[in-house]
Amino acid sequence: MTSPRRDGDTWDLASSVGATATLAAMTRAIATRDALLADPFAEPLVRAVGIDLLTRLATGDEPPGELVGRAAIDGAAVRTRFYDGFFLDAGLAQVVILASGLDSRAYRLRWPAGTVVYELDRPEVVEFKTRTLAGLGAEPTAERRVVAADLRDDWPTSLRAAGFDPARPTAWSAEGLLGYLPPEAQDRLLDTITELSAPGSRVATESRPTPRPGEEDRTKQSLNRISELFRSANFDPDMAKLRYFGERNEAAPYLVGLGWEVAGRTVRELLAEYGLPPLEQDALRMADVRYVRGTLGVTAG
Ligand SMILES: C[S@@+](CC[C@H](N)C(=O)[O-])C[C@H]1O[C@@H](n2cnc3c(N)ncnc32)[C@H](O)[C@@H]1O
Repeated sequence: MTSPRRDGDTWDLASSVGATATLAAMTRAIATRDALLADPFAEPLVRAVGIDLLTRLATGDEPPGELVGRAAIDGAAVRTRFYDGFFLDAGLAQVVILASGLDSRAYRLRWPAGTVVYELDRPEVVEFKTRTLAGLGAEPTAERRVVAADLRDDWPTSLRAAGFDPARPTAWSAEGLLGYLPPEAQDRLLDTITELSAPGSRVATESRPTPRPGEEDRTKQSLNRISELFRSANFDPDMAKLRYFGERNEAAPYLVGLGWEVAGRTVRELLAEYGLPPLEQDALRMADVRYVRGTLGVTAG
């Protein structure tokens, strides 16, 4: 099979890269049931997407078993708590959540009064979430502005059109996104975030270590094994085909090169910090992923 990824490809929440947003929300629903998180919107959002297996996993009708290992559930808890903490600590009134997927932060965090949260993702994704959460009677906890755009296109124009002001400091997140962008698009994204950032801006993202020789093949094999398990339960995410592999810059040093002061913690460290056990089976080397926060100083940028 040839790669389903190509320039200009599109998706909804049940297909291609969009399904990874539904998978992420499904793990948050399980982590919420396990009291590791409190994301009350994860389960109803997954249910609304309508992929039977993911709905059953999100509601608990299907036990996570082998399909969703402990690493994925604890990993979701760590990741969500890291980004929640990032935004609350940043305390900035202008927030941009890039590739927001089924993230419900604009509806569940206690944002400071006057905060404007821009949520950017493909039109099919942001429109679905807006419609579904409105149908559930959910109210945003900040002023939420939706930006329906593709990060491979001229998204800054769409962001500005929604009211974004580059002269004000911004808290940016790119969560669970970078591997779904071609390497040069990742660099371009970080360049553009920097260009749009006033001094005092903050950014949070993941920084994967450069793979050791042969590691990408092992990652693909692991993703294929996970996809095979899902496939045998009638859902075919074909995860190895959705990511872009090959050489790419590590996000953290790249941000440093752009003038950001960056601090980070590995998943291994964050698990320990949150009192969660170390990852036992970690074929994807998730424990080595670093969640990083950057601050743009007054003289840089
Ligand atoms: C793994 S999901 C993560 C979603 C969300 N950040 C979370 O952590 O739950 C990847 C998200 O990236 C979005 N995405 C990937 N490539 C994109 C692009 N070129 N433009 C806009 N969104 C993109 C997908 O639509 C999807 O919502």
